[in-house]
Amino acid sequence: MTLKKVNPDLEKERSTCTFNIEELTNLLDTGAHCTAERRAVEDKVFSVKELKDEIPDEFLSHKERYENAIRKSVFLHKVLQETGVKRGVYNRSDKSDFRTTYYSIFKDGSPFMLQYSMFVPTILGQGDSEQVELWYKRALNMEIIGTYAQTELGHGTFIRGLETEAVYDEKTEEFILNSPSLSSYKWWPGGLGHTTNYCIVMAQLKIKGKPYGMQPFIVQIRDEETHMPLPGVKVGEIGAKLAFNTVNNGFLGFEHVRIPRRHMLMRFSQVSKDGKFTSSANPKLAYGTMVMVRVTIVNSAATYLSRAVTIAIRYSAVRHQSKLKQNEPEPQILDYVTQQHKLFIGIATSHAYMFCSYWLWDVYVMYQKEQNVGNFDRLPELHALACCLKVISSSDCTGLVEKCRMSCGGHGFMMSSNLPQLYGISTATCTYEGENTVMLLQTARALVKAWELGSRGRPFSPTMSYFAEKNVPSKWDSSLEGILNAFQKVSIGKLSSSVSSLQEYTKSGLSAEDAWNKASVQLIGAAEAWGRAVVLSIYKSEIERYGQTVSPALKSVLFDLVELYYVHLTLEKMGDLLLYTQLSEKDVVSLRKKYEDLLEKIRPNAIGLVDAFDYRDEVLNSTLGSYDGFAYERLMTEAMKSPLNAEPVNQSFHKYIKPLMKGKL
Ligand SMILES: CCCCCCCCCCCCCCCCCCCCCC(=O)SCCNC(=O)CCNC(=O)[C@H](O)C(C)(C)COP(=O)(O)OP(=O)(O)OC[C@H]1O[C@@H](n2cnc3c(N)ncnc32)[C@H](O)[C@@H]1OP(=O)(O)O
Ligand SMILES: Cc1cc2nc3c(=O)[nH]c(=O)nc-3n(C[C@H](O)[C@H](O)[C@H](O)COP(=O)(O)OP(=O)(O)OC[C@H]3O[C@@H](n4cnc5c(N)ncnc54)[C@H](O)[C@@H]3O)c2cc1C
Repeated sequence: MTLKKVNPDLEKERSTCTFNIEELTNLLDTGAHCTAERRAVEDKVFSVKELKDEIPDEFLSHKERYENAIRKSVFLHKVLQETGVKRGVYNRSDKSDFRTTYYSIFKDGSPFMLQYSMFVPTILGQGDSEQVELWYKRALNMEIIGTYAQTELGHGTFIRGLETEAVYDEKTEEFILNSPSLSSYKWWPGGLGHTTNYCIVMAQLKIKGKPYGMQPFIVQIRDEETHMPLPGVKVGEIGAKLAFNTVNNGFLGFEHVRIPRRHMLMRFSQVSKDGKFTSSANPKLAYGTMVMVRVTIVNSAATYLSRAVTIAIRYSAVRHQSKLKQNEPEPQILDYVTQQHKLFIGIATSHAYMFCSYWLWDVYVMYQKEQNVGNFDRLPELHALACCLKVISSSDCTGLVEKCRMSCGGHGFMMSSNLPQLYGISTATCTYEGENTVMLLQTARALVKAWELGSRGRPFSPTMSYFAEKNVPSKWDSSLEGILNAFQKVSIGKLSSSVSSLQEYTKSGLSAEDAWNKASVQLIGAAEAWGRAVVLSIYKSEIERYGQTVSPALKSVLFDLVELYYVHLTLEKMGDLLLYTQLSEKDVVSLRKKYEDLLEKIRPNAIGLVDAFDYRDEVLNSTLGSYDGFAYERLMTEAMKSPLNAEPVNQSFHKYIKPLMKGKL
């Protein structure tokens, strides 16, 4: 099929763009040099023919898909090594790293995923210098392939309830790892099934019968030559899932497996040869890798959404359906304001979380430096921020990815649109690395504590400083500052009301735990409200900061999106605002008008805005979202790849249908 250069609809859309697309791309990449680096990596990766799929993954069997994913992981590793891309370590400029290319090579994830995202970071974060020296290089060179094995069949959320034991035997200076029950089997770790030969095992340390809490151990599970499971190791894959089907998530059990003493990662806590335990300065430091991954999820969530919204908006510009005006041709579906309402918030939300993710990473790095010199004062705030932003970014972005999928009508249901797969990998972020409700309750715990300490005169940490403000009623103000202030009032109102309920429940005789459980719906509301106030504040302040350096045309578009985000959230959360602020019906009417005006204002820039995410066709992997806009041609080309289309009549006709038709079954 020969394709014309670009669909005229998209050509027209691109001509209406009011800003410099490359300038926005550079901003989103955190610098022109990052854009250049990212493109260089993409050029290299997409020129490797071994990384291309001849048959779409969805037409392969489970086993074939795994084998294909392993083959590609190995080639990708080689290419990335040649390009010098850093893996396992994140920093702000690594935003432009290979994660976008990664998800185009593996629509459903790689079995090596946990090697880079958790195994290596745990060695770096939890190992002492000697252990880092020993394991880091081996892992980076893929001499050993590992994962992070924490979750068990019986417990994922409640880490203190994990059952896998590591009992110290001082005679041999070894730990004995044991899985005492079926529920103690590790369950879920990525790559564990048939890929990894080592793993970080989170297990309950016991010395002379005394428990010392959960600690990280590096454990060899397969022979480095034969890849056979080592004696006493029971390992396999957990089976098919909603997504992540090529990640090879596995199960793992131990029958009294011995490992050397120095295989406990000992940066924070140590066990001496004679079995003396030295505790870390803060026992929660053993949870450090999870905090890091939660921080990075904010960026991942924004990235999934930006890909989905690029596909949906491009498709909406080339799809024509129904009639707006009787005597005119069918309009682009993007001209329907309801379609703009579904999609433009996706662009703004993606910006909001992307800019917040850069800010959060800087906060993480800063607090990490403080912890390195023994200052843990800001750990509670970091933990609360990581939990809460992980939750609201993953839930908002996943909801909007699904909205993008549905906004494409029937074609959004096609695997070749890549929207179902994007939904699958996005919704996983709501569960892994701390289930979202549980993470909100952790946030609430920190907020309630801060509130109570604050009421006794202790200063609030920076992101909670507005708790100190008096909650006096003031006239509604629809400016950005006014809306931010209103959301802070909602946050204060919800938190103070939750604390009052907790106090009332305990006064009425409930234990602290029962009072907490009874008020927990309110508490997660208070946690979410704090997260909203943080995101609104950071998104606005980051754009104000960047606004000073970008061109006036780009600044104006960036602020259109900030306004859209603010007004959209105000209308969404109207109930809360009516309860805790002076918002009136008149204000709502004018905000609705403002929202409609903003959709109209953004409309000519819609394609420019998604083009600025700069996703190549190979990255989007979508029949609906390609740069040239030839969605129907691509849908047909992909349909022809179905193995069923290789022959005009399938054998099942002769075997079953024909006998049925002839009454000879
Ligand atoms: C080469 C080609 C290939 C290239 C490949 C390239 C690949 C790379 C590219 C791919 C791109 C994708 C990248 C991402 C991928 C990610 C994939 C990840 C997959 C998913 C991994 C996982 O899924 S892995 C398991 C995570 N599993 C959890 O997430 C359990 C949650 N469960 C808890 O986390 C605890 O169970 C829970 C609830 C806190 C209670 O813990 P608990 O009972 O011990 O504690 P309590 O509640 O009693 O709290 C007691 C006090 O501790 C405080 N506190 C608690 N935690 C704290 C903390 N962390 N830091 C500080 N303080 C903390 C708290 O605030 C209290 O403070 P206070 O006393 O002052 O109030
Ligand atoms: C795709 C994917 C990849 C994963 N990869 C890994 C990996 O590589 N390594 C690893 O170790 N793990 C991994 N996991 C496991 C993951 O971390 C856990 O599934 C997650 O932490 C949730 O724990 P759970 O499954 O025990 O859920 P549960 O805690 O059983 O949650 C079930 C329900 O109970 C509720 N609930 C539980 N506790 C509370 C509470 N205290 N208060 C109120 N409600 C509560 C939850 O809100 C939820 O509604 C992965 C999971 C997925 C889906």
